[in-house]
Amino acid sequence: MNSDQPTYEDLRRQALAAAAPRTGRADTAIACDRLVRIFSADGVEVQALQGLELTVQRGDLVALVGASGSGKSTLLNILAGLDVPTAGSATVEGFDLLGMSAKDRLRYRREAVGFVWQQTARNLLPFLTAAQNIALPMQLKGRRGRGGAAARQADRVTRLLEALEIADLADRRPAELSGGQQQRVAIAVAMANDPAVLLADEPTGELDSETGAAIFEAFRTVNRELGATVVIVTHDPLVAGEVRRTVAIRDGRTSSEVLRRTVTDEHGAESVSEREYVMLDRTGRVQLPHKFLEALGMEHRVAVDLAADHIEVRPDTAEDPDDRRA
Ligand SMILES: Nc1ncnc2c1ncn2[C@@H]1O[C@H](COP(=O)(O)OP(=O)(O)OP(=O)(O)O)[C@@H](O)[C@H]1O
Repeated sequence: MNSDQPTYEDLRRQALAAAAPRTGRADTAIACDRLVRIFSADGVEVQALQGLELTVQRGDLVALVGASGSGKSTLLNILAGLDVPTAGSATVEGFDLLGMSAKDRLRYRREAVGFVWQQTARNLLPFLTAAQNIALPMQLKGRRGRGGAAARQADRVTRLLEALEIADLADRRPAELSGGQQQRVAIAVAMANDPAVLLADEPTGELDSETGAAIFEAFRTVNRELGATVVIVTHDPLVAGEVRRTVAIRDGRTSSEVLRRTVTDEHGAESVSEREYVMLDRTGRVQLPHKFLEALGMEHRVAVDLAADHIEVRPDTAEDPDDRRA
């Protein structure tokens, strides 16, 4: 038998490795593996997520972008513990989102994740002041009490008001705050129980661009100073352009990523370098950017060649690549 041929044992090992969930590393905050969510409405099935893969490291600040209907909110609702995926695996800070008991789900939503919605009114109770809104999640968690606990709670409210630069608004009710101020309070509410992960669905969607930029800065503060891993769904190109990592979702799958790095040249001048990546799944499939395929008129079949340190993908001209190089 040819020694290059895989044995039955090799194939079995490969198949088992491909079927097993990817084990999360200690520094992984969010790990989604082949996540599927199917909705059925009036006998029609919609596959909102079709095998989505996403890994977010602790301390990361990630923007999720994608066309309307691509599955962003579906993903965020699953990560928030409000919805359960149909298949796949999803782990956030050690919580298994598919296998949690009802009790763990409640604890997860109260303590492990914070959530900021687009609709400013949905984030806050109208009859409570900003400070009372921020204290409420701590009271619901059961930290209300005498002595030390009450003092710690008051300290946390003060710390959050200061971190989000809204200390002077502590006694105002939501109706007495601007949209941007309401979102700052909403971020403080979401961070009240010191969650490891903060999720936000279009948090700047109802704000003008200047206020939106300031709110985005507030998310950065939370990420940097309070140590939260932050995931923001956004249509806002301004936001997507400012984060280190932007993940694009297309047809219920993560399709590409843009990583940005600040580089300093020999004169000390800083510039931002951008690089686009596509996702490689464990069977070796990649989704090439649509604009690249269009530019070169590639469809159906492409020619691939292995070079020393990369793979070449060319339009299928059915000619021998050696001839072309000659
Ligand atoms: N509860 C539901 N019942 C049936 N279909 C749903 C449900 N929620 C979402 N969908 C469908 O799933 C797909 C993904 O929707 P989702 O809201 O996640 O997209 P999105 O990327 O957040 O869009 P947008 O940017 O417009 O908010 C869409 O086709 C949507 O119609």
